[in-house]
Amino acid sequence: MMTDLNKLTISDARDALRKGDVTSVELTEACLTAVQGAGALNAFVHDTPDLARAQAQAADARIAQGDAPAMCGIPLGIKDLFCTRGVPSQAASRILEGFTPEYESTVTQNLFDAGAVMLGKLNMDEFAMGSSNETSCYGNVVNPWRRGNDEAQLTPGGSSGGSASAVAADLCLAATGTDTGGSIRQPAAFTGITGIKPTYGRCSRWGIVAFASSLDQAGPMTKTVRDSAIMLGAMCGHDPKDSTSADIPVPDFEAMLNGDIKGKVIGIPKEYRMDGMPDEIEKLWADGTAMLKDAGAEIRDISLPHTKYALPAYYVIAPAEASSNLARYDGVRYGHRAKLAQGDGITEMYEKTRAEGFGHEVQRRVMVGTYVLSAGFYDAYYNRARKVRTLIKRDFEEVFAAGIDAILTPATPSAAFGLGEMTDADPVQMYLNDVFTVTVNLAGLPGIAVPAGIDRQGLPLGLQLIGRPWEEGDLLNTAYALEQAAGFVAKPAKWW
Ligand SMILES: NC(=O)C[C@H](N)C(=O)O
Repeated sequence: MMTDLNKLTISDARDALRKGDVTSVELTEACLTAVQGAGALNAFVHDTPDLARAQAQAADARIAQGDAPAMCGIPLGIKDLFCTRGVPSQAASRILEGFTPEYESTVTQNLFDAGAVMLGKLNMDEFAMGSSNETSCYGNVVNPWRRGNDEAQLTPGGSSGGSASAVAADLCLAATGTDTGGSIRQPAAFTGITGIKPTYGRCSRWGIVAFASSLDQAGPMTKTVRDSAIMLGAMCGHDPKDSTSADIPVPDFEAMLNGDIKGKVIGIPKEYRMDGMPDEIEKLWADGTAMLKDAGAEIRDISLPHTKYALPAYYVIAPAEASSNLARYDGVRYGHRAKLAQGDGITEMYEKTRAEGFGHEVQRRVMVGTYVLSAGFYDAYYNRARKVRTLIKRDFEEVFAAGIDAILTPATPSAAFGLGEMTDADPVQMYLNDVFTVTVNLAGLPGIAVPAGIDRQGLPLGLQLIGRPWEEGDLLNTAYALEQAAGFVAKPAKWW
């Protein structure tokens, strides 16, 4: 009899399901028990055990008939940003209190069509705005990792902090995430798991609560690179309901994993060597470079000259788009509406509802976004940021045209930090977490975070690989080679 079923990877669970060594109902029960026991992580905000059991039974019936796609019977957590039919979907915001969608996001529908099982909805930063999962209306998520024997709790990163924590603590086999400026890759790096943001347009955004529409992308958060390949294949594909979804064939990503990267050219961008970069991050990057070289890749120093403008450009463009997308939350159409005083009119209703419904970080972004889009400042900020975005995209196009196959960088400037450590500081300190990840969103490229080392205090550290557009298969294979070489096997202490 197999034990610790919640600890399985997708690929091992799939093989065991197909062989009849385990059932989806058994896998699902093991995960539900883990979810129940690890409430202190605050990773799940809405459990769906009845739905999970029904989906698991249906998956077992499908497998018995020999119709078993790779995701069939696999228990997942779903980030609260995905609209799920009949299941509360609040984007971790008070303003969406009581919102239960009548429809299913395309990504979750694709997963369910492939037989996946949903255990529940996962915590996140409010509207995906944050890098520590501390802006959620449900409260912060706890990272299952600790610094040595230190009792202090750490953040799992954000915005997909619930997804990262749940996968790292083995509450589910994998989870969905979304990434606007690093929200899959940064929490993956902070929790020792793998997360890929695919090329913009690879996954449909339909039914995912919009933050910054020109940057948002969904992707898998998994225990291994192989699992990311399997799950991404099931999530993506053309969707006529999203005009930015690409009509490009989806290859069998898993079949492309052979670990052979001989002759591949890996670029090391000098602009990512930031002032004051911790020596442990420097070392991780150098070690990762050596691993790829030993695996047969050619290493080349490259320049991406506009990198230093990426973070400011992102923190103009993302709030601008957010201020427009979030205008729909007015107290009339969705969720929360403030109690009104005698004599209040519609303006007071909007103002009070939005003041109560949005948390501070969301309010800050709406204000910044409204400002940079206002008539007098549009050219100085928004238009200039858009031009910078084009230059950043061109930097990448030039290095890829010069023969670079993938780019290696650290995923984050540090290991996971303590809860509360950055929330009291200047918000820019928090934004600096995204310094290595936002370029990828601005350029619409695929990027993957792979756990590759441990710092002195025993915390996981991740490396990022950036690939050519639509070549996720190649990127995953390079990540696979890095994963094999790094041999990261550490796990956090048991949480349930
Ligand atoms: N959504 C993301 O990708 C997270 C990013 N840190 C932000 O706050 O915008």
